[in-house]
Amino acid sequence: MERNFNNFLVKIFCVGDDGVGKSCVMNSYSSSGPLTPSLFKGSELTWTDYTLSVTHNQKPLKIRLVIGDQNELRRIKQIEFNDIFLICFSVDSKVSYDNVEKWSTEIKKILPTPNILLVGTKIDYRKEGGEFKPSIVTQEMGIEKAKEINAIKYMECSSATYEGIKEIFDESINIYMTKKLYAQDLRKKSFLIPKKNSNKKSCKTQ
Ligand SMILES: Nc1nc2c(ncn2[C@@H]2O[C@H](COP(=O)(O)OP(=O)(O)OP(=O)(O)O)[C@@H](O)[C@H]2O)c(=O)[nH]1
Repeated sequence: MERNFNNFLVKIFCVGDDGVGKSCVMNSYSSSGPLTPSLFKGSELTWTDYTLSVTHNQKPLKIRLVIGDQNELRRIKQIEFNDIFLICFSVDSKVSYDNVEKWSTEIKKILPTPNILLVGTKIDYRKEGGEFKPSIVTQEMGIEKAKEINAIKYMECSSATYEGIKEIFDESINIYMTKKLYAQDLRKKSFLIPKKNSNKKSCKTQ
């Protein structure tokens, strides 16, 4: 039977330290390209909760993008097991990298086994002058941190160049879909299994 994907709402929560580029990541994705100079400077980054329609593998879907802190997460009442959490740090900020664990702990207070993608932002900084900055967080460090916090994956991006942005959201949608469809199939199967209790009851009454 054809599934109705129009009813699917992929919720993606984006958290991380101030200034790591959360709004830019979300805006870059929702505008399908590198940010224009005005958006990039942050002057028009106004929304924190936004729903958009996308096509994924030829299926229409709705995505709700939420940017915020732990208060924002608590405000959203219906957090579900298949929602996606992007924990962002900036690759030019060791402090934001060190704070990833704090964000992971906050999320786990709300949902014990969340779907986390760890996202290293602003990777265009790495290529500045063709040289690595000494304080920069490397890809290996990102992978290591993702393992430490039990994230599904470590991914990197730049809102300045759009590099890696679409991939992060494609991956988020894939994780959501896999979990949602699996849960739906399990529910269907459970209807097909005869209940043991009902058998016992009929024996007693005979
Ligand atoms: N070079 C570079 N700078 C970026 C990138 N993304 C964001 N920035 C810069 O970082 C600043 C902060 O980005 P925001 O998206 O506002 O960061 P935020 O995490 O939403 O910040 P808060 O709203 O304070 O939580 C922006 O004004 C941009 O100038 C990027 O990919 N590359």
